[in-house]
Amino acid sequence: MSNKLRAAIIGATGYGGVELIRLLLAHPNVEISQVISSSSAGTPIADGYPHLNEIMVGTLDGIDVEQMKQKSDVVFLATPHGVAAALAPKLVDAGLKVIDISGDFRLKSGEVYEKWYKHKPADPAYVEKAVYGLSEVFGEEVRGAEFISNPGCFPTATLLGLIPLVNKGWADLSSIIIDAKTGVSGAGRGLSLTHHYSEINENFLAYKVNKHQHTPEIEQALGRIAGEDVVVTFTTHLAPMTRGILSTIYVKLNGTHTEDEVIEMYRQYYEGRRFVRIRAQGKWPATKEVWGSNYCDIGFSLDERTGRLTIVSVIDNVVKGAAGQAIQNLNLMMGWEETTGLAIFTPVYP
Ligand SMILES: NC(=O)C1=CN([C@@H]2O[C@H](COP(=O)(O)OP(=O)(O)OC[C@H]3O[C@@H](n4cnc5c(N)ncnc54)[C@H](OP(=O)(O)O)[C@@H]3O)[C@@H](O)[C@H]2O)C=CC1
Ligand SMILES: CC(=O)N[C@@H](CCC(=O)OP(=O)(O)O)C(=O)O
Repeated sequence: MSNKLRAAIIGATGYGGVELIRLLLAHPNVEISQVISSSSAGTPIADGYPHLNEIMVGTLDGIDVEQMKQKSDVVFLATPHGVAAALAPKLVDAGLKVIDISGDFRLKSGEVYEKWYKHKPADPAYVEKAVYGLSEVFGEEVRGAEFISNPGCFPTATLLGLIPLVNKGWADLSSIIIDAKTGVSGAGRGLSLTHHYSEINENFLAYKVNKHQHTPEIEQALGRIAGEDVVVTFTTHLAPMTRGILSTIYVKLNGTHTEDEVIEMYRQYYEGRRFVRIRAQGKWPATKEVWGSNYCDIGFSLDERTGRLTIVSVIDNVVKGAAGQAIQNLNLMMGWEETTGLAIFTPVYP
């Protein structure tokens, strides 16, 4: 019998789920024990994803907590908002390790969750239990945790780009503007008019302006670091590409600091954290430079005329923004090296 950790994926037929399959197939300590679907139980996963033919010969199971308890040790939830709120507590109570990549357990206030997500919030006792898995920042809490709430894709890129500055007290907290762009896969595999080829090809648009559900998540994490309430202006844009997030952050500095000092401070903050790469002066990261990998690359420019720092942070939304970060969290939960099974994914170029 294999002594690998047995992983189940609920929502395996979606983009987050199928990316978990791709990455977990390369993980030396994990075997995929179940791929689970609420709508296609009994059919092979490769029916919907022919690229998995002869690579992943799995048949989809239905959602059955007792069965998961028998067949799996850890469950990834890659389901639409609202599903994990009801399901994750049952999995936690069954003694399973749980990693939720939806937004259901990220916000500590049920009222704030309901306002931004328009869903009924999860039981507060379980929201309290869920550890926010931004591991480069809150890694000590992630180590050994049993229940992880994986950060959102935009918050991952944005927070990794901002937190060292806020932590150091160098950011004027009243001045933060975040201008973020995403590829279409961020919206999942479901069909919609906005994501229809002829609507998004040769197009570029802002959406959910001042209404994006990731706004309170960014504010909550920055508030924890700053020790005071922080509000931000956050605008999301849809770009005609499949994968990638590029978050451009504008912030005024407190005090006088040079660009070199900023870069050195970020390098120290992320020292030893393999997946965050700080660019040298004048070197801007692009989404293609992290495509298919778990890296977050960050570049800077300080405008001495305005006293404003521009930070550009890029990730692959499906990897570092979802499945890759979830596996990084699993590694820390299990006491493994955080790069296990992930470092082999060099960005795909061109
Ligand atoms: N795509 C991305 O870049 C990112 C996504 N996320 C989050 O991850 C989650 C999944 O996103 P994504 O994979 O893109 O979405 P998809 O729409 O591609 O997939 C979601 C899957 O959930 C399953 N599902 C739908 N309804 C239910 C239900 N009632 N109960 C159980 N399962 C259900 C569906 O599979 P089936 O019908 O087979 O059950 C579907 O394939 C979302 O919460 C999303 O916000 C987070 C970060 C980044
Ligand atoms: C293109 C697109 O629509 N992207 C989604 C990204 C949200 C997402 O992926 O979900 P989480 O909230 O779980 O991170 C959006 O902007 O709502």
